[in-house]
Amino acid sequence: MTATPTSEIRKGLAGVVADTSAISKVNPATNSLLYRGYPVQDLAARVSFEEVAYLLWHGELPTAEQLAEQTRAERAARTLPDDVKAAILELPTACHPMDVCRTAVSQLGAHDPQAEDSSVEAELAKALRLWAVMPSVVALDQRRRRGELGVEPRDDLGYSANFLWMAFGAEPEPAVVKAFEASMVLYAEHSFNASTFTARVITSTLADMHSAVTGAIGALKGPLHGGANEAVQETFEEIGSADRAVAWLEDALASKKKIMGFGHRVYKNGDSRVPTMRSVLGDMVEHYGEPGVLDLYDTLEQAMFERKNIRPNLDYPAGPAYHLMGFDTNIFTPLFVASRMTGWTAHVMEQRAANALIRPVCEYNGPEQREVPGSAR
Ligand SMILES: CC(=O)SCCNC(=O)CCNC(=O)[C@H](O)C(C)(C)COP(=O)(O)OP(=O)(O)OC[C@H]1O[C@@H](n2cnc3c(N)ncnc32)[C@H](O)[C@@H]1OP(=O)(O)O
Ligand SMILES: O=C([O-])CC(=O)C(=O)O
Repeated sequence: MTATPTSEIRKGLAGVVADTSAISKVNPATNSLLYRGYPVQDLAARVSFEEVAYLLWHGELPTAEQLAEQTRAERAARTLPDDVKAAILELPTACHPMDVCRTAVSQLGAHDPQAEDSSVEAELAKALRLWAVMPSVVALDQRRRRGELGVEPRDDLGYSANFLWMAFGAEPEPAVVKAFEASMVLYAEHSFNASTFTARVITSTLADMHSAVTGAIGALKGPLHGGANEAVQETFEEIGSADRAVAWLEDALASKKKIMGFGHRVYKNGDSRVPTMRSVLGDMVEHYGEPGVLDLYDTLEQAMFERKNIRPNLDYPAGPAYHLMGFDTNIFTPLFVASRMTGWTAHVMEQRAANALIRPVCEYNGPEQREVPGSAR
């Protein structure tokens, strides 16, 4: 028997204001996104991902000295400890690369001498180390799956150029670095999304930063969240070309399929980041001479809008852009991890600074109290 709820149930916590945050502002009314007050599209156009990381953690863009100090620390922390590297190489290649990220972060926590130190200085240092080392995890994983040897980081390259260098073992082209860098900026932070909220829930128990990030990676893996960028690429490969998009969509909608890369819990009239990432995809299409990708992109977007009035989210342009850059599809969500590491860790610090245990209540709808069968022992 199902009891009638006596209080309002907000399934999925939709529309629930759970706390305040000064890190980013998502405004669905204006389709805008601010990081610490700065429009994300302007940050993507004018500053580096390293500057955005600093901004998210400290609240202000860095001075030249502050950036130089952070850069020095980041470049010094890019290399994986030998046993974490060895553990990655031993994981089955049948597992998803997100499992590798999750396992690596958990293991890095066990190695971190400051793991249990939650002072502001230690938390900032751990955030920086986690962010700095993620390209080594993701690139090594892609390479081992391709049967290639790992590539050591280069400390003469910025974050994005080094990431591409480690992933592909070749000097990255400036146009590709620029596109990848923009994607890192756009993916960095998005308020109380499911993975960030997971990190805050874990932090609220006063657990350590690595535990919070490990949980966040698990939450990001699902196709309703970060996993959608991979699913978009799979959709594009299944459809094949623009002339097949409308028929494919009609079939998919008739069988009640969710179309990956479309829709959003907060934005109902378009994701603030899509125009910038669509332009980045356009640059990659031109760079690699693959106009068919954009034809398919635009045709599916238009058809989805006409049939469902639903617009794309950031994962829709990001998936095919990462494909054109040469990443394997199952590495796309780990790329999101590397970027969102900045936002997650900023939220961990914000949660800890004004903590309250996150513990909602539910309306019980199971059986009423009843007797346990059998006689007393
Ligand atoms: C970076 C990111 O994490 S962005 C999100 C990435 N995720 C995806 O792209 C997965 C595909 N999208 C979705 O599943 C959803 O739009 C979500 C999970 C992102 C948001 O979901 P919610 O806010 O819970 O909206 P909900 O799922 O209730 O959708 C409302 C209506 O729109 C429909 N709808 C929403 N998104 C889609 C979609 N992608 N394809 C088809 N229908 C959709 C739903 O079926 C529902 O229709 P109904 O009212 O007739 O039942
Ligand atoms: O905000 C959300 O629910 C999902 C999202 O777009 C993100 O995390 O970037």
